Amino acid sequence: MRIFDYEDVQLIPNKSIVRSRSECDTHMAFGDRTFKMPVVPANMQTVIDEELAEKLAADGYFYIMHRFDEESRLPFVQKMHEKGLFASISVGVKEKEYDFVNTLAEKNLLPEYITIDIAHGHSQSVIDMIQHIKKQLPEAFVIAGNVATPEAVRELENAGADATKVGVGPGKVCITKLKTGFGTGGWQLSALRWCSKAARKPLIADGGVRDHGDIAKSIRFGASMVMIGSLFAGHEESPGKTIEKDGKKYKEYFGSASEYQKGERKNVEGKKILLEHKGSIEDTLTEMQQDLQSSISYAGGRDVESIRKVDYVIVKNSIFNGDR
Ligand SMILES: NC(=O)C1=CN([C@@H]2O[C@H](COP(=O)(O)OP(=O)(O)OC[C@H]3O[C@@H](n4cnc5c(N)ncnc54)[C@H](OP(=O)(O)O)[C@@H]3O)[C@@H](O)[C@H]2O)C=CC1
Ligand SMILES: Nc1nc2c(ncn2[C@@H]2O[C@H](COP(=O)(O)O)[C@@H](O)[C@H]2O)c(=O)[nH]1
Repeated sequence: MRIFDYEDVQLIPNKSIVRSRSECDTHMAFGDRTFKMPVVPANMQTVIDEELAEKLAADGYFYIMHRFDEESRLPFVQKMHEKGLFASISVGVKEKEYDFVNTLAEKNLLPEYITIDIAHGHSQSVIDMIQHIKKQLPEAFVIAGNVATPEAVRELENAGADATKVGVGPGKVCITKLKTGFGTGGWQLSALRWCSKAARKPLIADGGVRDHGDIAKSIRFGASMVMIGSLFAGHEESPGKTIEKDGKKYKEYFGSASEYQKGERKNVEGKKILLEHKGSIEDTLTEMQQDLQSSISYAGGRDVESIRKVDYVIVKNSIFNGDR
């Protein structure tokens, strides 16, 4: 297997078939719906909250609410449906999560998307939860993760997952690779490519995206959706705490397996960092969409699918030409 990551790859342009990048369509179907872009903010407490989830859904973007405010999940589903918006929530795999899924079914509250969000998704506990959700809420689109291998993708798909999420350890606030020695950190893009050989259902590339061009690269190597934390965490709308230091504004961004999330130092696999305040998330989404339109035009197409077959070169660590 060839090993490479985002910074090691450049996609090769094809002749453009559009007169303007504005002709390029960035929409992506995922489940029963089509979204403005194949991009979703990470389901982390410093990346998304209910207010932002509502805004994203209303504006045509995919979102996944995090699972760390357990009690608010049921009223959240209710609220989103009352407003005519889709509900997309996360669950874990502990015993009480089975009760939560049962309660949703009893109350006839059907989230359109449910993400099973644990660190080591290639596990019997995730397979059991997929099967439980599919039994209780058969209409829900189930995303399961996170995984790192084609075997894992195959097993979760066979258990009933509608999509799998690939990426163990490439995240900006992740310390899994340092603490455990395991993961896809440093080779996330080739791990995605490897997994895509086995996948028969959509893949979400999760973690390690540092530049907007990495979205096109994720699509090229098999993703249908790209989950992004650090690029979204530093905005005005981001729920992380705003900090002022030497007259400059920053936003806190911490890992879901950090002590700041867990409230204790047990099995810590995440850290906290400060990100420079980036203004409004709307501006970033607009720029991201324009950059993806440009990617599509370089691919020689009119839609996201046209990126999937472009040629590429591996240029180890050289795409920044010494700029960073
Ligand atoms: N994408 C990534 O690379 C990573 C993401 N995370 C994020 O951190 C959050 C917390 O994750 P997680 O700790 O899994 O969630 P939980 O603390 O909810 O743990 C889920 C369950 O899985 C068990 N578990 C956790 N890790 C392992 C493992 N390596 N092998 C077997 N069982 C395990 C836990 O038991 P016990 O705690 O007793 O072991 C618990 O029963 C999630 O949001 C996750 O996405 C965390 C690390 C890596
Ligand atoms: N190993 C850990 N990974 C984590 C933790 N919290 C979140 N994550 C993963 O990171 C991505 C976001 O990555 P980014 O590079 O875009 O910032 C997120 O979706 C999770 O999969 C953690 O504590 N440890």
